[in-house]
Amino acid sequence: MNSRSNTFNQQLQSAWASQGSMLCVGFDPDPKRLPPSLQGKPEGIFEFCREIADATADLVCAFKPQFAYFASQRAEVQLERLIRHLKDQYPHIPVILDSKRGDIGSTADHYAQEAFERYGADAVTVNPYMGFDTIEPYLKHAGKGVIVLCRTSNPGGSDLQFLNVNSGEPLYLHVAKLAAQQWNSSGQISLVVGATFPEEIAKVRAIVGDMPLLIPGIGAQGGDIDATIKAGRIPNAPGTGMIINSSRAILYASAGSDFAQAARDVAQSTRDALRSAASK
Ligand SMILES: O=c1ccn([C@@H]2O[C@H](COP(=O)(O)O)[C@@H](O)[C@H]2O)c(=O)[nH]1
Repeated sequence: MNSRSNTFNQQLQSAWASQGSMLCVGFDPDPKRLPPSLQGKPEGIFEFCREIADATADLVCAFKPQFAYFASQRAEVQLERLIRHLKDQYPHIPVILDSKRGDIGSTADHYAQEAFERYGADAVTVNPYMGFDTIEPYLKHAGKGVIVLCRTSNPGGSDLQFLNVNSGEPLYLHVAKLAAQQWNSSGQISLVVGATFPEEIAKVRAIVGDMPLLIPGIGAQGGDIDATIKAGRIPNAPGTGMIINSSRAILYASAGSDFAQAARDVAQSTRDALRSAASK
């Protein structure tokens, strides 16, 4: 990282302002759902994601490829190519690699190299379950974003994240405090909080101040946009503070040859709904 203006947080601040959007388009390319013209093609996954990226780039504050969808298809080289395309064509839009890594420090060193050096991502999602020494290797990559799972969007997240620790405080709030205080001396940390749990978004926001929140769960998972924005907003800074992801609802808006235009239409209406909620 050469200058502070290139940090993930700076990129995000610029993208919120210049794009006027808190929408993040997620790339979860399921081979069974690609349009017929791309199914079975050697670079079909890359072509699908590239067309959607090109159709939506003016509508987003971030892109988020989900690692498993590429790795399961032996398509890591297509992921590298996609991120290179995003960085070349849209250098002002940060790229979050969603790989939810978590392992002992010596291994985490390699996961960090994978995300930031091999793939060239600006930020990566990580699992805090194994503690701070497993997060530190990512923080050694100055300026890169480290996005820690806090209150995930899935129903089963409550199995552990709602367990009471520290005199009745739920685990996810304990994670929010660690992330905002002890762990964040370099300012690189953000949190994942699901749109499916707006009450919890509000509790996390109250703890973490203006820390960016990655919020998946609108669209296919049914999270409510108005409730999400109300819960996650930063007072006096509307239109900032949240990276609100939608993947399947945008990617698979049409199963036909018009998939990129259909993706754009859904991305635009989602961006507009986020904007309108933020202006209330
Ligand atoms: O708590 C979490 C953390 C990550 N995700 C990821 O976000 C997208 C959501 O996809 P949709 O199609 O918009 O539901 C996906 O890549 C998940 O792995 C999440 O959903 N919840």
